[in-house]
Amino acid sequence: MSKEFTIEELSNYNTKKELFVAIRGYVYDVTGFLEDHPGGDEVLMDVAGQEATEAYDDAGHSEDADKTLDKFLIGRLNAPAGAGAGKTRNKGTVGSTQKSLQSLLLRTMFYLVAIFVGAGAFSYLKIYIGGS
Ligand code: HEM
Repeated sequence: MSKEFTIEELSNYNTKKELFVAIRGYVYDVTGFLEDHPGGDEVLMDVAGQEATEAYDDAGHSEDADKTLDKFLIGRLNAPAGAGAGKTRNKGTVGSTQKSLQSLLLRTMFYLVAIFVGAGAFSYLKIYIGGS
């Protein structure tokens, strides 16, 4: 994995015989995967020779798909500005930030529920047991 592609070079590989796509700044040769892609060959043809990060992400691929992608890695996209080149391949950081936010939210909800239950039990005891 050493070759650097410009977006122009990449655009030459847009046929079923040679199909390259760029995702998150990396270039993948997915020619051999056309037939095997669970999402069909048409969607791959739609982004053939192009920057396909958005299409790839929008399809909601699994981590397994990311691993499959790794097998086809052939180089880097040398794009001057934007379109996926600056994005990192490491989804992990985003994922773990989201996860820790989620668990914070869950914990907060847990405490709130605990307080409500506690307060409910307290009022119940006060009214029905200690209330005379
Ligand atoms: C270029 C490299 C790509 C690889 C290696 C790849 C790999 C995969 C894999 C392994 C799956 C199975 C489900 C999963 O594990 O997520 C999948 C499903 C799918 N892919 Fe891709 N994909 C690629 C590109 C794309 C693109 C560019 C699109 C569309 C815009 C796309 C659309 C889909 C869709 C719609 C499914 C779901 C199919 C279904 O569940 O019936 N994929 N892909």
